[in-house]
Amino acid sequence: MTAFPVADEAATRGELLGLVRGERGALTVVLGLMVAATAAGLAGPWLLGRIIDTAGSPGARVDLLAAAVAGFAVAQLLLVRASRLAAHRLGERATARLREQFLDRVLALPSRVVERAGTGDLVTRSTVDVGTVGVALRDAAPDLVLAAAEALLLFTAVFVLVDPLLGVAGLVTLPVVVLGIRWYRKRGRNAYLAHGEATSSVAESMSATAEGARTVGALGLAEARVADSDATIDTVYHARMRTLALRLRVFLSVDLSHRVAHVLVLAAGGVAAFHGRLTVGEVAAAALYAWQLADPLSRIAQWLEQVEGSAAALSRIAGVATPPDPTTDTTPADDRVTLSGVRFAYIPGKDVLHGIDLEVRPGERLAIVGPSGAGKSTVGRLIAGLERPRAGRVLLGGVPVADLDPATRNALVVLVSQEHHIFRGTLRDNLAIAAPDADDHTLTAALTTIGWPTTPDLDTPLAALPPAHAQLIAMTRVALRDPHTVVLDEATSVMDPHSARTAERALSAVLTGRTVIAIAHRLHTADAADRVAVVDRGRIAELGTPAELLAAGGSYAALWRSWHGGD
Ligand SMILES: Nc1ncnc2c1ncn2[C@@H]1O[C@H](COP(=O)(O)OP(=O)(O)OP(=O)(O)O)[C@@H](O)[C@H]1O
Repeated sequence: MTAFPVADEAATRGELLGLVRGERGALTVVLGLMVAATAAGLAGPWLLGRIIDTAGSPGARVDLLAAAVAGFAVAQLLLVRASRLAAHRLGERATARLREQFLDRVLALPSRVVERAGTGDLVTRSTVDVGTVGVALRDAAPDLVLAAAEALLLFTAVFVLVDPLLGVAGLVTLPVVVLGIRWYRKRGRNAYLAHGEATSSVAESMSATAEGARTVGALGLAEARVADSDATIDTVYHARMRTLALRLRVFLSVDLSHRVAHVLVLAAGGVAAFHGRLTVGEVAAAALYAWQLADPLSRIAQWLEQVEGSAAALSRIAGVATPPDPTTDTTPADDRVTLSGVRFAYIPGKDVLHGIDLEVRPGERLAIVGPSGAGKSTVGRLIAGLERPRAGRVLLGGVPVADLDPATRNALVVLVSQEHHIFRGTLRDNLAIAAPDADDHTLTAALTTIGWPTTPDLDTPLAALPPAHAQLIAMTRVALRDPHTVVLDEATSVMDPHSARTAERALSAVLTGRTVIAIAHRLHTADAADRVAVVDRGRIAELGTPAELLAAGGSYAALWRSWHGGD
């Protein structure tokens, strides 16, 4: 199962209409050029028929007719090229808009949704699926319209320019084509959705292996990861085979129908010519039209796959949407953090917090300690407004923190974890994320305060940075954002001692004067706190100053003793 759902057919149609809306003028130009190109193409066979019938008669201007045939052929070529160019531009514009819309949609997702979804599915939808829809908009859709118009006009030409009887002969097999296409479309959606889901699983498996490379190496999981990837690749292979099998059948029905129709037109034309109802030239023109049908029909069959695949891709793109979290306009009254009766579950029915009550005073340093899996990080995420409690309230200055709109919330409370993402770009770009309006002077001053080891050069391009530098950038971002509360998910535990010291200094510079809620994995973080909360199995087991808790001789005292032995 991939992480995000797929939109139903009605929502997908709405998405498509949204993409082409506003392009009515360009669409009219494209369609006009296509119809003109097709009409120019139809004149050729009719004129050739005239040449055949009049070539022997005295005074016939075969040369003029031949010149007209050539003229129409050139005109058709130019019109086809012009219509394709216009259609490509239209398709590219729509694809660019789709990309932008998708990015906006991903950015609007609550971070908890993105985190839980994993990256593979989102990346596949934003690259493979958007690309598939792009090809359909740019190439398949215009050519499909062109091919359908050509096929329609070819039949009309046989009816109008040659003989209705031959037209009927050419249409005898049409129901087989229509039924074949309907059969294909009925099965296509599910087959292509399954293919898209399988492709996402491959990306999911690969990205999990890459992201967890250290764990894979440390625990010798290479074989298991390879087996996992093999399984997902196998699923893609079978899903692809299914779509190819469907396509093969629709190709067969279209090709066979066309061949049979062509033979029927020739046979009926032969009989009509034999009885003198039609001239040889008329039969030749009809046969040429019927022969010409092969091209649009095979293009329709070929593009059908693209259209079906991209309809499924568009459903997957439209599926990446979550109703936005409700927000409030109420401004927090003060900087107080209050949790009352907080219960929380990642998986419905499985609470990991069972009624947390806690009040953090402005400017206080609170350390949260406890065994692994007790719920410490979850408390931190709730305070930072990244999760909503299932029951109870998490308030910032009297307002539910998760209801604050993200920009307001991020200016008041920031969660600093061990993962600091450095984006491609310069040092300036990476800091501007936190303070888009800050000038160079402000950025440089913030870096200096934080203890940037050299004179900061904001134009330095950043790629992979050692953890200590990434940490300094993260701290500078916090300083620039200037929140009153920082939730610290033990930010220096993965570093070597020297880097950790640099990071510690940066941390203490940035934390001065703020409320700090530190999820502590080390003794001195807890020791230096004003108060310590011990979380155990989703409850606050102890709460007090470090000295009080030590004196009480409870679980903090036991933890302190074990830390003291090993810190
Ligand atoms: N995204 C998630 N989906 C499902 N369960 C989760 C998720 N994140 C955490 N949990 C579960 O919630 C419980 C509390 O996790 P949490 O990370 O808050 O504990 P912790 O005390 O911070 O642990 P640690 O010290 O190991 O980081 C654990 O049982 C954990 O397995």
